[in-house]
Amino acid sequence: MPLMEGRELLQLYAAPTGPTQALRGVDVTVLGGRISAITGPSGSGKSTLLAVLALRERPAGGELRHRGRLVSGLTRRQLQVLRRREIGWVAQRPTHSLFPQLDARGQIEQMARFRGVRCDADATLAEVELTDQAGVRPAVLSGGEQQRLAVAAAGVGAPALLVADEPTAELDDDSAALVLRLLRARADQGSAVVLATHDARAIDAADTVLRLRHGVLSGAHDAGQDRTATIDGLGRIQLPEEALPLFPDGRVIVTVTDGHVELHRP
Ligand SMILES: Nc1ncnc2c1ncn2[C@@H]1O[C@H](COP(=O)(O)OP(=O)(O)OP(=O)(O)O)[C@@H](O)[C@H]1O
Repeated sequence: MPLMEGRELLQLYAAPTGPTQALRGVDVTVLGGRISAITGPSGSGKSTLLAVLALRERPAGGELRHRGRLVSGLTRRQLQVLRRREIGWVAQRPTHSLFPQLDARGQIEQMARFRGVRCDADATLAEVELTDQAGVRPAVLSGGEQQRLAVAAAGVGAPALLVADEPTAELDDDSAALVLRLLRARADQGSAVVLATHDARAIDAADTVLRLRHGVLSGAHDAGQDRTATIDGLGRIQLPEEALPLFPDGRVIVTVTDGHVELHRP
């Protein structure tokens, strides 16, 4: 069963010119053990979809299920418990998901208490190369260190859902690699990891890529699906679904030239 399943999700925000439709009927399925990247232009609804999936905002319409159970039937208290125990959240500005008064080790320990899990704070900090910063508060850390700490803290105990908004956008390659490695490690432990990102490094690291445009899902594919397809023992290949309308009568002219195969409508 999927961890989260959204059908026809709708989200509206008040704006001076009338309501903005940030999500306009999005279907999405989130599975444990996978990294899903949500991409799309600025304003396309990525952060909104993350907030809805992370149970931080109630959708204005549509159906959202958590482990098959309708989220709209949960009380505020039940939602709060779910968020604390099961959902890791990394805000677009990492300091927004850190406790300002706690040092780096304290962030990890506090998160472990929230989740009711045991966690080796020093080992967790070592995963993102913050061993030397264990006693330092967020305000004193660099932007890259804050981001690495926020991701490490959100991932404590491999929560069922780990959501991060642009977690690598401001990072150099070394820090981005540490963050992506930690996210992969949590996915391998069972977390469903969902990112909003423009960053090719994060998109490459994802198992599934969802593309949003104007609050609508304009495409989704599993990593590599657009690059490789299987040719079976009889030489048959399955075309991607979006190619099928090009050949409405189910017939195709195949030409092989210069190492390329081309398909044309008869
Ligand atoms: N709290 C809010 N109040 C009013 N409008 C909002 C609010 N949050 C988002 N919006 C609007 O909803 C739309 C989608 O915004 P969202 O932040 O989800 O997009 P995004 O794809 O994450 O953009 P970016 O890449 O710039 O972060 C935009 O038109 C935005 O202006």
